[in-house]
Amino acid sequence: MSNTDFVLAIEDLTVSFDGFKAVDGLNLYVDKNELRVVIGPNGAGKTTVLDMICGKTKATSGSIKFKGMELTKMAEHQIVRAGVGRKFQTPSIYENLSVFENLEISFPRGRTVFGALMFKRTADVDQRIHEVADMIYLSDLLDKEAGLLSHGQKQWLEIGMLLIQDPELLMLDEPVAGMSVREREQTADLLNRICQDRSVIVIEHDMEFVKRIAHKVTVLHQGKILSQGTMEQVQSDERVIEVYLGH
Ligand SMILES: Nc1ncnc2c1ncn2[C@@H]1O[C@H](COP(=O)(O)OP(=O)(O)OP(=O)(O)O)[C@@H](O)[C@H]1O
Repeated sequence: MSNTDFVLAIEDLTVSFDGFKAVDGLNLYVDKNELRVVIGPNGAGKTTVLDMICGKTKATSGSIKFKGMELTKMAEHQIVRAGVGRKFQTPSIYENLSVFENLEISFPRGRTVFGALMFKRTADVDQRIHEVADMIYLSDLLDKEAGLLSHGQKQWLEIGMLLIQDPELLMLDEPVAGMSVREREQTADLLNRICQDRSVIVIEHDMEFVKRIAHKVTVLHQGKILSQGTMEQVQSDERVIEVYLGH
């Protein structure tokens, strides 16, 4: 199989910070419609890998191919336009705008000059906003000011703001941190639906949640892959228990 058969093919990826290799010769391949979870102890390099995929951190060496495009040579905004969406841990929603307006402003056409509030609302934009709001459990709250949503609902709204851009690869850093048990279950259902038509990479520490969503789990340790496979496989891997799960 050539590496263009994967949505994402990372090969021999390394980044050094003052000589310290936070990611060290990483190879990682993600399939179409795959939901991959990356786990590992603090400082393993998980966030740094996502930072390199979205262009926030430049690789020292190696390759990141997304649908055959070399991302290491592209700027952050070009990577977004190519179809890679990234959600950070803290929600970056517009608190003073309604749920509807937050989704509208994220629609690709309005992305440039803050123009989403000005451009004529077309039926297809409207329909897409309603579809996404339905997916993220906010269809009854479209008129609510985003700042008044619960913590979990804010996280879902931010996922919705990414979905409205229709990325082929969506990356989420600890999406259920601070959520209630019920919100975690709903987020698992949401991610299982999201990956039906795109690939998803999730960094997560909550193993109950990982079990519910992961197609495959990659365990990072000191910038390298320690283990990889199904949740059952990595859970029973002695090395993983020693450095991570046993703690
Ligand atoms: N810009 C940077 N400059 C220097 N060191 C950095 C930089 N970014 C990350 N590091 C270091 O690289 C290592 C990996 O960090 P990273 O945040 O990727 O780990 P992580 O696996 O996401 O951990 P956590 O679970 O705590 O979020 C850490 O030792 C961190 O201090």
